[in-house]
Amino acid sequence: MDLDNVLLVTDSYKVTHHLQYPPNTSTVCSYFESRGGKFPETVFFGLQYILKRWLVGPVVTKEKIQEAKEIFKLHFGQDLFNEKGWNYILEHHGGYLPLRIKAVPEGTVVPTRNVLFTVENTDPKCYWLTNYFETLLVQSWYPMTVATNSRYQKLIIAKYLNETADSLAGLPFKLHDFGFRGCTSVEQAGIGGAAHLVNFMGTDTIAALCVARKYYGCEIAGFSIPAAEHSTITTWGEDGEKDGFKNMLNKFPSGGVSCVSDSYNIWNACEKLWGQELKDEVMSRADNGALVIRPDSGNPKEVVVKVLDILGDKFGTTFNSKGYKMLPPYLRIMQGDGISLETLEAILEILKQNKWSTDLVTFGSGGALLQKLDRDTQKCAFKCSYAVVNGKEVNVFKDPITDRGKRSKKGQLTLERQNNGFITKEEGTGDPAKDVLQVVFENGKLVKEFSFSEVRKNAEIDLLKN
Ligand SMILES: O=C1OCCC/C1=C\Nc1ccccc1
Repeated sequence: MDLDNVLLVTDSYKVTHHLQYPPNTSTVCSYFESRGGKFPETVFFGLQYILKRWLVGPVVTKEKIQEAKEIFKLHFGQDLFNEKGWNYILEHHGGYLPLRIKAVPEGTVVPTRNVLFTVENTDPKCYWLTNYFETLLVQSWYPMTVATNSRYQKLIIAKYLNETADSLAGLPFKLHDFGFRGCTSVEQAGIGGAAHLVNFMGTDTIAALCVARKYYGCEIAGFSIPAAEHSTITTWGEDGEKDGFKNMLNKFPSGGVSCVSDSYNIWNACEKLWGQELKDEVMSRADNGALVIRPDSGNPKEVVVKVLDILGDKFGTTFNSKGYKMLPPYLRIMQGDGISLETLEAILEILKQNKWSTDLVTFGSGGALLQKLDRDTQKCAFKCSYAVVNGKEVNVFKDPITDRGKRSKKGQLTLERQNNGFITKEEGTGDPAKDVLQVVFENGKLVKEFSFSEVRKNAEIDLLKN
């Protein structure tokens, strides 16, 4: 089975839906929203990847129709596949999908329960096509939710930098992506890693660089520095940890270099190795790029403060313009264990209470950043809101008595700005001239594309406001 046949990228029940709409249905218009959940706002990101990866171009071919026909015959044990419908697309549209997708610009931050994109068929014969791609389009929940969760961590770090650091200049590098290995696939890591890079510039998830390059025209979306892992230290033997550390300083004499230091005893590593035996080599880095000491175990709240206390005692401290302690420019620490939205604030707060500047610490996050999320985190959903049946407009909706929170929006929708927020206008009451939703996809062509720098600009946090 070819996982590149877009006719197969859907749920089985949708294969039979062309038979289920009312006779003479000519238009089906659906929309995507976050019904809300963990975060009051959602960073819209990732639809462009899905469109370019799966829907743009002459994606319907004779071969794909044939393959789908065979598979669905086997899958259902009967002929249910809409062969005529797909052949119609091939013959009348050259294999380009007769759909129109309007979306809010990528990177825009929108309060939940607002329309984020709409999908409608552009050929009345293809009423059944609109919802065929719900399955694929709703997968945009993932990049959106990663970008949102990442953003809320940026807001927290910005607050503490504002309070305890001379400037916010270090903010873009304060949360580093360690999440590649914790993802379920290289594709997911690329998508989620790119979503994190909407807000930050530090990553070890190389797949994210590839997605940003290929789908958002970004030459290099993220950066990293030479760093040790336990094996490159422990292979020197417990008695050789100092030699392993010394080797890191010698092999990477300028620019940042990170050294995981908890293989045996982080306190001894900071006090005796970095703070005494290698002290001169560390100090000789001066302004040439910092040694980043990385603890990787223990309770982060205790470990971060104690590591800073030991290093402060050994290398001295100064006070910055906000009255918080700083280490010399050649020393920083990275806390890449146990970091999530939930733990970050507590760590920053205890740093502050101990009068340490947030400037000194960079955080790494893995599973919590790219994996510990699901579609329910922001309750992302796709529903039909409008149809034309027998030439009559129908404002379509659901409103289950068993869950009023699942009520869907009605009619033709527009997203409009109001004060400094947004409002979704329903039932065609909106003014198309004010619609923030723009046509991004039409009849198989990507008609509006966003560069990664535009996406980042749209998602920028207002450093003064927060
Ligand atoms: O220590 C570091 O300093 C900054 C550069 C990255 C880095 C560590 N990377 C990493 C990646 C995946 C899992 C664990 C760590």
